[in-house]
Amino acid sequence: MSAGDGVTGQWGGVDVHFGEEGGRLTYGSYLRLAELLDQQRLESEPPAHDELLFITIHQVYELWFKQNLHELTASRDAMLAGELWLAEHLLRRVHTIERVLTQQVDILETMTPQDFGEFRHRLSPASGFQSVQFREIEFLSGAKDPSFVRRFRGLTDVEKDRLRRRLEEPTLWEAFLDVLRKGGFDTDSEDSIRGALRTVAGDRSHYAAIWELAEALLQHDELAAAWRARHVVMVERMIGTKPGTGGSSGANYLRSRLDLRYYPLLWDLRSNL
Ligand code: HEM
Ligand SMILES: N[C@@H](CC(=O)c1ccccc1NC=O)C(=O)O
Repeated sequence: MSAGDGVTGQWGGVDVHFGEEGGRLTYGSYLRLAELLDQQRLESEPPAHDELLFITIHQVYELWFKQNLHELTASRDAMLAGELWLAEHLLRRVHTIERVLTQQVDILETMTPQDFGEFRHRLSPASGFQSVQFREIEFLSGAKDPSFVRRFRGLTDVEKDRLRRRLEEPTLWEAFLDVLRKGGFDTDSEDSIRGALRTVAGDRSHYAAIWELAEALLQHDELAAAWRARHVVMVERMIGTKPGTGGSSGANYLRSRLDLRYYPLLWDLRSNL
């Protein structure tokens, strides 16, 4: 076989030549692996062994954040278009990715505090606090907080624009209220929304699509809370009560974020069922 030949074999008695379609696209060129695999640049000198793991984990997070923003945006738009089955289908994919994101913490915890200490001092003032996509997910999900845009240091204009756009566009919760209105419910006040949710929960056979969508939103909220809880315990294991590289009090600040819920009315509903 000469260089450039595809793999030759038999498939159901037919000769096949994998990798020759058009002769241009390869695994590596399609996935842009040369570029992707060249993005891990260590700050430590001499290189700390565990810094590659630290960078890789964060880059994988950001790739999944990008995917989740893609799915959550489409789910929001499906709700606004009245396609409830699609909105729910996409949210279920988001749940699966969110479970992986929480499990990934296990990999990072194979790094000891001593080994983290070899390069941690080089990271300041950078921190996960500056993850634009993480904040975009929070805003899109329903927890819009313009103060984060002000508190961000070192945002590029493109990043600022992305966050401002997320602050302006409808959230998943607003899209869900639109679903309720199209289902004939009044959503003008918090009390009327509570009433609508109780009616839906009390007659699931009639409001099956809306109920399942509400459950999928609650699951998204619960999985986000599970990540925050997992992250703060890992932080205590890694740096104890030290302040964070981002300038916060560290684990104390993160504990103050544990009660955040995207959909408090869906949680309140539980007390009244
Ligand atoms: C050794 C592992 C880690 C440690 C010790 C750590 C520590 C911290 C600390 C102390 C903060 C508070 C901000 C500050 O630095 O002052 C923070 C925030 C944050 N970290 Fe981490 N982190 C770790 C890994 C990760 C990973 C893998 C991610 C995934 C992207 C992540 C995402 C975030 C996010 C999004 C915030 C902001 C949370 C919020 O404002 O609610 N961190 N982290
Ligand atoms: N904030 C962490 C450092 C850290 O974990 C970090 C540093 C730079 C980029 C992302 C990070 N991940 C999460 O905060 C610390 O205080 O140790």
